[in-house]
Amino acid sequence: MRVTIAAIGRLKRGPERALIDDYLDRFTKSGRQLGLGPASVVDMDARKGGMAAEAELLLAKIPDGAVVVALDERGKLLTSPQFAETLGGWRDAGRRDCVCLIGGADGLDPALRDRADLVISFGKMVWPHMLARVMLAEQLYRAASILAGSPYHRE
Ligand SMILES: C[S@@+](CC[C@H](N)C(=O)[O-])C[C@H]1O[C@@H](n2cnc3c(N)ncnc32)[C@H](O)[C@@H]1O
Repeated sequence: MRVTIAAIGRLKRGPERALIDDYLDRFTKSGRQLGLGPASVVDMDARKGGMAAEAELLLAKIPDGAVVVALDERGKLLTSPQFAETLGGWRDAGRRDCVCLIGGADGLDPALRDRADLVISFGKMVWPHMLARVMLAEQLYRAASILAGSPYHRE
């Protein structure tokens, strides 16, 4: 199952991007034997029209039949093993694509949250989009490690 992080806001070269690239690379490598990956990021410029205009850009990145995960502080709090199990379940159900949506300064349009198969929260605090991306990339790698039974994740 391919995983795409679709995010509003361009991320220039820097420490956050280096971390994201590293975690997604690790996810892609560990995911190979698990039927997960590759993982990639598509980012796009914020739109003057705000959330609704940005929703159009994000919707265009969702292939037919893809699982949609929205990141939002009002979403569901999952443990890392629960996230891993959820990804594994979609893979086992034969889903070919998973697209994870990260909003811009105004957040994600409510229509996208409604469209999502799962809305995930990284806590009630609001994080800047670049940190939300880093956390998601790390959790994807952690999920692959959990599914592979590797010792990266310890409880
Ligand atoms: C700067 S935040 C959006 C701002 C916020 N919704 C608001 O209205 O002020 C940018 C994006 O990062 C992600 N994000 C930020 N905090 C998050 C959290 N606690 N859990 C999950 N995603 C988060 C969401 O995708 C959000 O749309």
